[in-house]
Amino acid sequence: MDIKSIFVIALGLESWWPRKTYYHGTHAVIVVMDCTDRARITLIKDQLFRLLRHEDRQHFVILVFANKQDIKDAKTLAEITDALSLRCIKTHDWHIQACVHSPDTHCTMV
Ligand SMILES: Nc1nc2c(ncn2[C@@H]2O[C@H](COP(=O)(O)OP(=O)(O)OP(=O)(O)O)[C@@H](O)[C@H]2O)c(=O)[nH]1
Repeated sequence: MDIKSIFVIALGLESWWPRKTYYHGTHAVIVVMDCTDRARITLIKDQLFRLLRHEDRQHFVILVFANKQDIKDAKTLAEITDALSLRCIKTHDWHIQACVHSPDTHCTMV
């Protein structure tokens, strides 16, 4: 796949969504989850499903980075998969990847 455009979900970004030029032609959506932040999971799920419902965004793939997996009370991959209802997504390919960010390595897959 020739990926030309990636859309990253971050809290607060929804104010940009009405601007069609911002996401037009998006090929991949990356969701970066803070797995220790239980309060925001529902909000992120809502944002993701809002994107999925949008008629202009039919052909992107979804990559969820489950970050902060080194922290003891972080939600596991299975818990994040359930909390985001990823298995309900039948119209788009998706993948969830555990990772840890550190200033030295920037991002380590675990
Ligand atoms: N242990 C650990 N710390 C991390 C990881 N990723 C980020 N941090 C640290 O967590 C702190 C907050 O970083 P983030 O959660 O990315 O910051 P943020 O999303 O802008 O902050 P909030 O919006 O307030 O949650 C920083 O000190 C980061 O270095 C990780 O995978 N593991």
